[in-house]
Amino acid sequence: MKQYVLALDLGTTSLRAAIFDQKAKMIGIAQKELKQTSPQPGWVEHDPKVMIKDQVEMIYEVLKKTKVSISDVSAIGISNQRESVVVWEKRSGRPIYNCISWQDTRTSEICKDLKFEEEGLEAYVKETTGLIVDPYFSATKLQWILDNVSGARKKAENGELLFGTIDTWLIWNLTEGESHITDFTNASRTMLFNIVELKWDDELLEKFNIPREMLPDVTHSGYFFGTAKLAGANIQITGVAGDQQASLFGQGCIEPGQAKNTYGTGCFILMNTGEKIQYSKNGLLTTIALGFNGKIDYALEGSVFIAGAAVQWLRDGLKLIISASDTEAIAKNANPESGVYVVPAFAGLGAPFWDSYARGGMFGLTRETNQNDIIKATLDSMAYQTRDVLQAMAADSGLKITHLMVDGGASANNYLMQFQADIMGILVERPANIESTVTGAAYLAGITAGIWNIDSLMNKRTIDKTFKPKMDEYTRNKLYEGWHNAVKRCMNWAR
Ligand SMILES: Nc1ncnc2c1ncn2[C@@H]1O[C@H](COP(=O)(O)OP(=O)(O)O)[C@@H](O)[C@H]1O
Ligand SMILES: O=P(O)(O)OC[C@H](O)CO
Repeated sequence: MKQYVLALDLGTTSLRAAIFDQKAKMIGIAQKELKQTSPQPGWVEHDPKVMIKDQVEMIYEVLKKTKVSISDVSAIGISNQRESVVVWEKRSGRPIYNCISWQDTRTSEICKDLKFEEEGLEAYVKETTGLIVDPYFSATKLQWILDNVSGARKKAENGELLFGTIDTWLIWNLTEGESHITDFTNASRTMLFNIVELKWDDELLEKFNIPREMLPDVTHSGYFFGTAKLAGANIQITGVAGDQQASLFGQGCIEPGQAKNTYGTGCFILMNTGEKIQYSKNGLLTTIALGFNGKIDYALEGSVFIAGAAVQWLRDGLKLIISASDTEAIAKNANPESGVYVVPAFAGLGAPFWDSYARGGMFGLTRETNQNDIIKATLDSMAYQTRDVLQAMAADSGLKITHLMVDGGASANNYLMQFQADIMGILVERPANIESTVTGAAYLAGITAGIWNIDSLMNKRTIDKTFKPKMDEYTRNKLYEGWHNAVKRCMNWAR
């Protein structure tokens, strides 16, 4: 019997299924865009049933593409967009509300009031969860559903409802309701999980008024999560991690000080800090990097909410481009001295500013400004936001970051990667396989299922291209100063 591993990534913009062969080589991938809706400004939702239907469709598509039979798949690994919330009925499996996305800011006021009214809450949240009080995380989204969907709270208290982040929702569906479970990395993004004691935090459950009965079990990222039932086959799910932690692992960042940036819908920069919990003084999050092989590794994280999503806005909103990849040639040919800045604070600003009332803006426009300048400035904004986070990371960790590993859809953009190296003054390394998220999920599942061992996998990483900084220091600093002037003007806009 052949031993293939199926890895799933239920992301924000798109979902994927990939097959890895016995040598841990990805032999095929199927991908589909995931629809989002915005019923009101600042609200972002997905249809949870469509998420499952499309994910399963991609599983069958990749099996067909690679001509792998489902009975030859030995293990499944799952990675997923984090923080997003689904609540469903235990008996029927019917979601009682749409999936509220991590990008959704409807609970900004709840967070603002909590910070104001509950003295010591922010410090307590930081100490126990490593997070800051922000609508980004699951807690207030779950609270909102319980308070706004008719009859929800009562049903939850009666044990009739289940809560899950997207991994949990997917596992529950794949196992036909047998497993209600999550892993440490996903739990660490809910603002309800104590990352020191590794358990749901009773005090926070009380503060956010969340019934304990609706929460999933929590375990290591390499574990037996349940048996998926697909086309008559029973396949064990043996690896689960939030997408950013999966890509940290897939990039081989298993030693303290190693950092990666994933340029997807947002940018997520994570640095492994080993078994030591390091709290940030500079607006970063402390999170669980991985629970694996019996130990917990922690990470510092800078979450940037809008990155590749701004390129989608150029395509779908402004209709300036036909495809995301068009931006590379356009930016290369645009005027490097246009002085135009785009701050894509469409969903507020994440790390290191944490301002859910910030909104986007364009600055430095003149009569000469053309659409190419706007396209270039949109790409540049991803690099500036990454520098903001890396600077905070260096200050927090005391480590000098000399190079950054990159992955995710927008890391394919050579203009962006060169500008990234230039604006930070460090090396940017892009691996040959930029599908680090599914790779990380596959590695977790394959190692746990006993198909591969960690040492041989970590040696497999090959670099496609290293981008070296070419910009002089004066230009770098001048451009970066302009970025900060622009950011300042966007902050607190929607309050
Ligand atoms: N060549 C490119 N240049 C710039 N942005 C790109 C490019 N290719 C894809 N993107 C952007 O990257 C994002 C898709 O990356 P992906 O890693 O699939 O995201 P996610 O995991 O968040 O669904 C989209 O927002 C898209 O606009
Ligand atoms: O779907 P992605 O890849 O943009 O990742 C979303 C993050 O997990 C949100 O924290």
